Amino acid sequence: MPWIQLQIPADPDTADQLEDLLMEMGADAVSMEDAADQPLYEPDPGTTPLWSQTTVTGLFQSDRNTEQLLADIRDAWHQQTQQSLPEIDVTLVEDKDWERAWMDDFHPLQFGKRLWIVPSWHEAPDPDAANLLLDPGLAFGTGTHPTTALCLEWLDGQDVAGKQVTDYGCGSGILGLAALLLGADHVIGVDTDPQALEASRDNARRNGVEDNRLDLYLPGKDPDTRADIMLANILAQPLIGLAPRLAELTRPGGDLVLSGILFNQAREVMDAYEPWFTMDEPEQKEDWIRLTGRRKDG
Ligand SMILES: C[S@@+](CC[C@H](N)C(=O)[O-])C[C@H]1O[C@@H](n2cnc3c(N)ncnc32)[C@H](O)[C@@H]1O
Repeated sequence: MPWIQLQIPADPDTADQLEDLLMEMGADAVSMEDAADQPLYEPDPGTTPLWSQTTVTGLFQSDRNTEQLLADIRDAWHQQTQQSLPEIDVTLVEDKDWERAWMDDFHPLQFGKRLWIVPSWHEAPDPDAANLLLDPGLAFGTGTHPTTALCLEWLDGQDVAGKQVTDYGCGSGILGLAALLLGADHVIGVDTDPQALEASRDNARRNGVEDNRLDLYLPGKDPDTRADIMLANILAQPLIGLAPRLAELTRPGGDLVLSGILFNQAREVMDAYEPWFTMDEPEQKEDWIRLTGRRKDG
């Protein structure tokens, strides 16, 4: 299936904000190319501000209405910044082109003390660490995004030995598989995207994880198993809607870890979860925050 690729020249000071906006607009992947790698972008004479060579790229499913998507992005950007976006370059790209492009930027990354995420085509820098070999394909989750990093850092700091974990919105399987490598007993992964379930299974096998330690489901088909640890890196609005279901799937005393939430959305998400969970103070990385909490009795 081809993808709609949008490339937007960006001001380096607000490029992160533009990346976040594309995620909120439903991009399946977002990346930023640095100024040094590109020819100078020349704005039309007289236009302000003077955009630099930084480019933000977003990848959207090809069944989206491109004109509507562009209009929505422009409106939302104008509302947030009171500025107009420059010309947006639109191309249709094939899966393989996109995979090759971001693979070049994906290197081994360490999270906390014990955990490394290692692209499947790289050597592990520390063979004695918990090394998760990963090939996300088109599923979200390489560890390079702050929302994933916030969850991996939390996991590295926990004693997960013997625990039952749910990874809701599993993408590449990165969070659930990291939990298994750190000693969790069993993981349930759930995702709306069948390609994510496939990528998670492939990554489990790549890491020698036995099939019976990871069960994967589309939402609505997942069992009512209650988790010791509930991980969900999605986005604020779906997380708010999922609060009753995630509460039902977490055992009393169990941990909740939510990510994919922008700083100014934290209060609304906390309010949605507080009927069932005692929530901690948010933890921030760049524009994103992680919420944690413990399931109350009941
Ligand atoms: C931001 S990615 C996170 C992937 C991975 N867990 C990580 O931390 O990098 C969110 C994932 O949630 C899935 N998703 C979106 N809405 C969902 C929903 N309502 N229920 C389950 N999965 C959902 C998407 O398909 C995507 O794979």
